[in-house]
Amino acid sequence: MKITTNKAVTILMFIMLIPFVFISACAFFYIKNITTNTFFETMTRVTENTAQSCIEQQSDEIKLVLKSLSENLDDHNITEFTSNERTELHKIIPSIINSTIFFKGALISSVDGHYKLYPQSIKINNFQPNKKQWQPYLGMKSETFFSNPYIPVVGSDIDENSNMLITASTNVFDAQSEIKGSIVLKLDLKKMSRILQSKIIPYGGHFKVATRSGNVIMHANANEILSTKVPALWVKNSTELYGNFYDAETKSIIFYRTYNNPDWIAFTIVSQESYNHAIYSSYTLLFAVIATCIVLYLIIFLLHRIYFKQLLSMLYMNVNGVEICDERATFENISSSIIQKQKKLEFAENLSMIDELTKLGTRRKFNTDIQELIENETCFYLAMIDLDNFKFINDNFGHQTGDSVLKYVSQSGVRVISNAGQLYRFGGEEITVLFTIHNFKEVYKLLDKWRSGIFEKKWREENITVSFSCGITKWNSGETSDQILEKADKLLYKAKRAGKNCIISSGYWS
Ligand SMILES: Nc1nc2c(ncn2[C@@H]2O[C@H](COP(=O)(O)OP(=O)(O)OP(=O)(O)O)[C@@H](O)[C@H]2O)c(=O)[nH]1
Repeated sequence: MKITTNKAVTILMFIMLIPFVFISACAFFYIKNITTNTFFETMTRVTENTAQSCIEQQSDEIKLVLKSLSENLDDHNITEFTSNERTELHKIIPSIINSTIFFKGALISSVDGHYKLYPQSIKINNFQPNKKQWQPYLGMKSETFFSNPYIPVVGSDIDENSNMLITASTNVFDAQSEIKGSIVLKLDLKKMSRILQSKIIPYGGHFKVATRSGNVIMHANANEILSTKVPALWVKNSTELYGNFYDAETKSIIFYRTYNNPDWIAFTIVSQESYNHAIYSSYTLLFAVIATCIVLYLIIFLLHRIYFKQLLSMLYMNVNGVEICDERATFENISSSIIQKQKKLEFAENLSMIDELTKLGTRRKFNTDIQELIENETCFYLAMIDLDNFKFINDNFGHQTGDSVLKYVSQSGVRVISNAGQLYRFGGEEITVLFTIHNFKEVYKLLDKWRSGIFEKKWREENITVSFSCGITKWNSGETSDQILEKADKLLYKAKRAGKNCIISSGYWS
């Protein structure tokens, strides 16, 4: 596949985009989770707190009033009060009704059916308070009974705005725990609901209290009290102490808190729309951050593209020495250029290391190898060979024959010496051999085999005699390459002086 700079940068940028997308997705789900949890935790807490101040605290105070009243009354007091005699109760009852926000009327009755209302109302014939469903149960002692909303008998209700009312009542017992009468207090639900007017419900929610029959009995809006009902499903779903559920009909999330005595349920209602708004508004910041990141990312992308192209162009220029044109700006082109350059380099290196005519190592190669042996302190022998009377051969048989002789002598040396040493064309008709074997006799034997082979060879040209002279020396630790070369050269000179076609060494036979 042909990879252009554009493609490469785009692929790179897409790879860089993966962690960004991953982090964004994680942040999205994390925020969603946190916001949802916060919403449900907050609304559960708000419902609990509001219900506590609205139902729990107020009903506790109502129970306390009824308890203290019932404990301080006996059948004598009730009889006196219901028969219109002036007693302490005539002061206590109005004082309770007028000084608390909970009550708007009272009914004190005896077991024999006598009763008295406060405020005073028209007496109804055959009205028997002890037969009413809102009366306390017989036998209940020190217990407060909260009635269901009911429509009172005409004339016994002092509330002009509502037809329904709720009472809190308790029985009065004598010292022998015998029931003697009852105290029934009419609750002023509108005043009891005033506490809700100062409550701010988060997420645009609203709060109401309903009885098990569904009648709304407390609400910030007084018009809703005892005139509206909550859906029956809400009451049915409120099975635990507290919880929440979704009401598909009203498209609302309902949080509830239930109570036993009074058997009332507090509801906080948040519309689906408000919930969605709360959840999605928290994404606004996230989307803003993501949008900013994308813009920054695109800028970086463009800058990278330019920078990457320049980098590639510079690379191409360095490799090829020419400016890159757009269609050649591919990794493939640069890669093939580098491969070609590498091949050329290898070829040039070979040229500088291998002699073209003799295929022996060059003098450069010799210098490198001998230096390496010296640096590594590797013991070695150096043989310096010079063809005898080579000028004569050149002059009498021609330069080409001279070349062939030189070539043959070199190749013959490679064959004979084989792995025992490395041969180099030192210059002109001079050859050097570096022996890495440490047995001098072996070194000498090989060189002499080579020398005699050359000398005994029958050449195509008549009367041609080829031989070489050789000087062998051993490297001693600490010697430089020049020093050992000088030693070898002297021995070679000796061999020439000794009549040529011979090998002279420094005497390593022992
Ligand atoms: N054909 C050919 N001749 C070369 C080459 N390199 C050097 N020569 C010749 O080798 C000859 C060396 O001659 P001299 O240095 O006088 O030595 P010689 O004739 O071998 O005499 P001695 O060394 O004393 O035996 C010169 O004529 C060079 O031109 C080469 O590559 N090819």
